[in-house]
Amino acid sequence: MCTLQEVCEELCNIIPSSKDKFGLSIIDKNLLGDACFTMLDIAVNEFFSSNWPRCHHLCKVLLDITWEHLNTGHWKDVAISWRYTYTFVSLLKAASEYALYKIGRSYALKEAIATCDMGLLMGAPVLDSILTKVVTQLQRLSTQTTESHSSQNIGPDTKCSTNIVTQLSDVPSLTPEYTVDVLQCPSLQYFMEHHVLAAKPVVIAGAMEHWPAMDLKGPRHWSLDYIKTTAGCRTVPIEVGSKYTDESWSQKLMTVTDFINTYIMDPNKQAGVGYLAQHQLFDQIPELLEDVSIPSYCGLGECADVDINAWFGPAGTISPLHQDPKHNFLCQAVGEKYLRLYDIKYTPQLYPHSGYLLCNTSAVDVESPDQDKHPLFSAAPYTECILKPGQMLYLPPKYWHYVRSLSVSFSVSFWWE
Ligand SMILES: O=C(O)CCC(=O)C(=O)O
Ligand SMILES: [Fe+2]
Repeated sequence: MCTLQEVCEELCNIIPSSKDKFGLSIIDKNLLGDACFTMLDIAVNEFFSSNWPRCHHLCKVLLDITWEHLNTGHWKDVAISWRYTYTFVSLLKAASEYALYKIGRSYALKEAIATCDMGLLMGAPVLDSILTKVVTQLQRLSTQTTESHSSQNIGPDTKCSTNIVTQLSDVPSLTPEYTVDVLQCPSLQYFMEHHVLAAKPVVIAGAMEHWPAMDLKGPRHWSLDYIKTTAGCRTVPIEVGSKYTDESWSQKLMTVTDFINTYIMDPNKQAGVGYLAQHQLFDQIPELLEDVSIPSYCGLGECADVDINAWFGPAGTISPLHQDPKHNFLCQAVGEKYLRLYDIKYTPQLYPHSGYLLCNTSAVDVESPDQDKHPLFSAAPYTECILKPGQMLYLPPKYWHYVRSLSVSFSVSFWWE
């Protein structure tokens, strides 16, 4: 029988070489229970004995059991040991799929990649973020395989044809007195005094020109081809429905390529509006981090912790009026978005939902308010803007914002404290 080293040479530098280096001790055995922990222990033994079909089978059973625990009660109350378990089992399953793929016994690379992504989405990092390393390597191997098999390599000249079409639709007319100021690369000190300390939003232009994602002629420009090549086979969460406060709103997991084909390219919008919203895509695919740059204004140059989220979708995505706890730079890389902003002092006129989960979201339909239900809303003063590619909007903590995309759009938000 082949050993892991022989079959999975490409993963050997990443995956521990023996069971004792596997680090299962971070899992609380009592919490998992004897039966479950023993099954996990056997799966690891089978893996290191190169019995991949058996390991794979046990992993499927274990993932089902763990899934139940991850989906019971509130996410924040799920014990971390269940999330560690989900990660370990996803790692074993993905590596077994890769081994079985290598010896020609079913499974494709894309299945191993999808297994890793599920682990990344639902689990908690173990062994120095091993799943991110494994999936990055699998994706590299997958790209090499596709490139060597494909007669239609994506070269620079085929790229233009799939630059993202950003035709605008339903563009609102702005009232000049209400529009947010636009500044061309202000100094840090000016930004600090007039916007951070004054808690006043501002649009900054000219500060994203060095982003590889924005460089039309560069190899990392965010065309659809580029996004498909870099992220196409990766599984991401998609919000389906016009806005998250609607009854019919749901979330599903799909690959970036399926998302683009179904929700970005289909002009008839038969599938409704799909939105890759508030997703930590740059943690999942660190390669994409090279395409963007943390604004130097974040943390006023001394960047502390920054949460980076991707917002990628067609025209017509709506983020209802809401507030977030941190400072934010919403950076527009592709397409345009309409934003309506309300100062925190007008909160009583914005009708926040009652209840813990939605208390930071207004019940008002901003562009078509119901005068009877929300009579105070229309008198609430606001500012607004259309954010264009290359512009970033600064939002102070808790500043209310409503966002509607006017075209296919890709924004990156940077939340900082
Ligand atoms: O772009 C959007 O749809 C919403 C962005 C947002 O709410 C944020 O960055 O906090
Ligand atoms: Fe927000």
